[in-house]
Amino acid sequence: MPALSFPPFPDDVPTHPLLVIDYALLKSRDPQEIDRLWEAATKLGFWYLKNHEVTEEVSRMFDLGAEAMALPLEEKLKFEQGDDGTSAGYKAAGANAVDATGEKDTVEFINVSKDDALRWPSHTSNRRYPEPIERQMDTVVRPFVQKSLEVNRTVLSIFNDKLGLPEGALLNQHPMDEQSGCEARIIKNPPMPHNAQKRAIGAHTDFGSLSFLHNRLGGLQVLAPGSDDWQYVKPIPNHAICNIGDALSVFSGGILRSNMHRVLPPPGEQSAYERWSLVFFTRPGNSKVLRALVESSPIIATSVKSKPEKSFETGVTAKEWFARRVRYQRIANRKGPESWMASRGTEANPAAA
Ligand SMILES: O=C(O)CCC(=O)C(=O)O
Ligand SMILES: [Fe+2]
Repeated sequence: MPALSFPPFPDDVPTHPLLVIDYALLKSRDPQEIDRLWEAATKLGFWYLKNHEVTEEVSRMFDLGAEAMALPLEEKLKFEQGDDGTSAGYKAAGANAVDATGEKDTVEFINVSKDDALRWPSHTSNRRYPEPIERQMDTVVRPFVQKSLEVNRTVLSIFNDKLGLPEGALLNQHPMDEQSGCEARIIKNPPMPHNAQKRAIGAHTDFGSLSFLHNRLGGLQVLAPGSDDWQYVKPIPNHAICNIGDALSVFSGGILRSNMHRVLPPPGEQSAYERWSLVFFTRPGNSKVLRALVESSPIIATSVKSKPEKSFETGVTAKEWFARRVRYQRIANRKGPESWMASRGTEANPAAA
């Protein structure tokens, strides 16, 4: 089980404040809270979410993750995600690059597809998962997935209205009954007491629409707009960290910000501890084409016109976008720095897809 007590997050490292958004107020469509969410989502693209009501499910997922990760490496490798751009499954430490030189990442993670979690045992992908995950799919994974979906879909419907889209337009890009890259991810980084700068996950933007992240220890850093310096995001107990990914940035014509972030070992004395994190990623349906929804919203059309240097016509589906990004960050597929470039997202320019 991830350590229940550990040293506090240090107060002498560069830290970026995030707005704290109250999910209870979002649910009741409080106009002021919606304005604060909008500010967070358009300026930085990251915010804390409190009162999300998923705390118990998160804690059970951390326990399950610890049980699954404790299996021998040989066993976990039977469930490896592979090199073809599939995300579901196990990713060993060192399987992904963290930069263009091909330096290796240090995290291992297990991704569970939402479609498998919701339909298990008559799952959709024929993929198998490590035994503890399969055994607790109904009791632990599915409740976490369902509640996370509810939170992210509430946020999507609020963005829909703020973007001036017809009712249901954004949710229609994320149909519940279409297969998608939506997934839960449990991440473990080993203690790194002597290598505080060793990148656990390289700088990236998230591939999908919304990420719902749970951190116990520090290590997550953001590159705030207009800054050249990475700054930590301080974990706050029972507060999720939410962020916008590439797909939502493209759909919105760049109004919603998909911000660069990365993961280092936790700072200060926390570095002597294993770092565990948990994410639920909401991503569009596989067949949805990633492009700005200009015909449906004058607000989005105006934004696209104001950014002539950017292309919001990627020409690819969510499935293709996602597979490309997963595939080219794998060390096994690396030919040179061009492979890293091929794994990039909206920060590089969506037209590069
Ligand atoms: O572990 C974290 O804090 C962030 C993980 C992350 O950025 C990702 O998995 O995309
Ligand atoms: Fe991320």
